[in-house]
Amino acid sequence: MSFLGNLSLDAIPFHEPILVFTMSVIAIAGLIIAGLITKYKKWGVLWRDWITSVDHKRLGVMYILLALIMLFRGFSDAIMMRAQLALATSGAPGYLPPEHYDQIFTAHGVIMIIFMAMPFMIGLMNIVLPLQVGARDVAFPFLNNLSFWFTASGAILINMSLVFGEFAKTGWVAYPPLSELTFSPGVGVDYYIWALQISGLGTLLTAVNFLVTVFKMRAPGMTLMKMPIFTWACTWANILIAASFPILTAVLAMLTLDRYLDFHFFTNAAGGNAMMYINLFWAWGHPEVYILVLPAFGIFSEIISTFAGKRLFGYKSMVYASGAISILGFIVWLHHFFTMGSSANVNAFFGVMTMVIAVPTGVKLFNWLFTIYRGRLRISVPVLWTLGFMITFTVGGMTGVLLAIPGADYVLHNSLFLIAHFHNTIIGGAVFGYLAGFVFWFPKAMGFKLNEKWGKASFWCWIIGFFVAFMPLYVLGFLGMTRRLNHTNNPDWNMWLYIAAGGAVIIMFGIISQAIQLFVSFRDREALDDTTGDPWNGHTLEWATSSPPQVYNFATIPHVDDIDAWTEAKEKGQAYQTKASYSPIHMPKNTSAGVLMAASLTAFCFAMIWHIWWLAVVGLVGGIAIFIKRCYSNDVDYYIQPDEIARTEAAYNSSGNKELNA
Ligand code: HEA
Ligand code: HEM
Ligand SMILES: [Cu+2]
Repeated sequence: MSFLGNLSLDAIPFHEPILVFTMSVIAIAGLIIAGLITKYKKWGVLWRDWITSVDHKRLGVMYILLALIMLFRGFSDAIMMRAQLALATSGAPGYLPPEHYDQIFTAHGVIMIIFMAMPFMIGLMNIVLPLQVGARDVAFPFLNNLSFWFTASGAILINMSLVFGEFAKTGWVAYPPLSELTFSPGVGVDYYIWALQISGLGTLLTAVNFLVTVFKMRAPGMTLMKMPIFTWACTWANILIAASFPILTAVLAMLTLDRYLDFHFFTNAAGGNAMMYINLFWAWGHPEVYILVLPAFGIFSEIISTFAGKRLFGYKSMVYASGAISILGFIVWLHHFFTMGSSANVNAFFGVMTMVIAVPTGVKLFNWLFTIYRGRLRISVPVLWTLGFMITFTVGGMTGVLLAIPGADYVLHNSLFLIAHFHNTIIGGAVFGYLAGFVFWFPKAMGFKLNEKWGKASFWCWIIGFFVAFMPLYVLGFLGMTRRLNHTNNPDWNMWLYIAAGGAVIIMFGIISQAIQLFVSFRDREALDDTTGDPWNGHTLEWATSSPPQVYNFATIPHVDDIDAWTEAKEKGQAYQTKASYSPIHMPKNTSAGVLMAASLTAFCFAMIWHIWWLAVVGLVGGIAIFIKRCYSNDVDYYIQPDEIARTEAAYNSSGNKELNA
């Protein structure tokens, strides 16, 4: 065993032209960005105001930036797969050899779910939730920063696998025995284990943080049943995270013990059982898909009621429906392995329970329709995403119900029908929701609106591209094509594979439009400036502050008597009032402890992957030491004095919302 464990120059894939190209692009882009930061002397700002920030709004922005970068990475993988399957027909080998292709679909699945969708959702929650409940920050601001860096650590590790070694070839579910050392002797599965483990810890801490925030820090008067609907949706998702992520932590720990210390949790030898893994994985994995989609449902609720100019129809039934989905979501996991030997009765129970979820989901859809009914819906970009979602997600949900019939699932399990089902719900439900929320809350976080024209272009490319790319997969599923194929040899499938590849290209134009939208909006930010803090005539408290809000969010904590607290304040003429005097505001100080601790633990994970034991000890001890030091630090907070608040508020009131005050 050498100084660098198993790591050597051979681990860098110089023989793979595609990877060498990718590495060069990343290196050049990295150098350009570093050069620009140096040229404009922004390193200090970056460190002081962002990397070490404990402000939930800035952390939210960083989460979303991470999600957008990972969307780019995950989509690059996707389009490479679609290109491979369009080229490798009739027995042709295509351009991606199997061992590379297998890493790509695994990385695509993991990146899209864990490092794109989750950070996007958590980013929006960070920006919006504390504002919606009228709080000055989350309950544990330092922990919030730490959670972000744990998530980023996982993303860094998974991207390091591009350069050093390889990624898992097991699919995103990493079932044993394939993921055991015997069948996956390389470092791929180890990257998988440590990237998921550290980011999962970050997610769990976030859920605890936001649950405490919601239960302990709501503005006076805001009872639970007066909480904004997005906050409720996130709260259900956080309950799901708190209940399910520990299962992921445990199952990954067991796989770690199997791989590193020759335990036998999941091998038939010495009394282990692979089904144990499969049960535990889905006991986390199924709730996970509702963790992704429930906050998106909340976003649609906010958007539909805001742009219909009405109160949300059936607020209470929305809250209870989300609760029902959350609870039911915990007793359906077995539908992912109907074909793996359970009795007919067990399958029937899990099948029926799965179908029951269609009921509360249907309640939600009808509530959204009733909210539109007799309202005057303003067709803006967020509304387009919402309408697109309502159509697309219904299709995906229906095919889910079809899969929930065990008999049908025997035919369709692991076929492209399944792949079509879940892209249909994840893209049509979760991703459309986040993109809607992105446009909706962008002005709040950044202070200016996004360009409408490019926003619309992006929406139309995404939705058309989605149907062109994924409807053929339903057909292919019925024609018998299974998932994770590297090449095909059935001429009947060719046409559908070509169409699907075309669809992915249309989605690519959607993503390009989004990049252009960001660019032109930033260029025209003066014209798009949101001076009012309330660009859409919103209902809830996040619109009661400036865009972007001050660090302390609210100079005086509002009192709440209604679900639509901000609508009520506007109607009663209580909005935009400058107070005569303020009390000092207690705020948390920024700290480098989070990023340093995460960096140290990233080194620990990397060392574990490569068996560099001395570095593992240094990384782990370093991480714990930084944490202990932070626990004993008294330099963690400060007060903003009333005169400073008065100055800030007066400046905002005179420049910002002056039209409204007049
Ligand atoms: C956001 C993600 C998301 C969501 C919301 C869902 C929602 C649902 N899913 Fe899906 N699913 C996934 C993501 C998701 N799924 C993923 C990632 C996988 C596979 C992973 C893998 O193997 O790699 C999967 C796999 C999967 C399977 C396993 C299939 C197999 O492996 O062979 C099954 C089987 O029952 C299933 C069922 C359902 C059902 C019934 C719903 C329901 O919640 C849908 C409810 C919604 C509606 C029904 C539409 C709206 C309702 C109405 C308009 C009311 C009227 C309708 C009726 C009365 C029917 N899903
Ligand atoms: C944006 C357009 C997208 C395209 C074109 C696309 C394409 C694909 C393709 C071709 C596969 C492999 C299918 C097979 O096994 O044959 C796949 C798998 C998968 N995708 Fe996507 N995808 C997209 C977006 C997403 C998003 C947004 C998510 C999740 C948030 C996602 C999650 C997954 C998962 C979990 C798998 C399964 C991986 C595995 O088999 O282990 N995809 N996708
Ligand atoms: Cu499921």
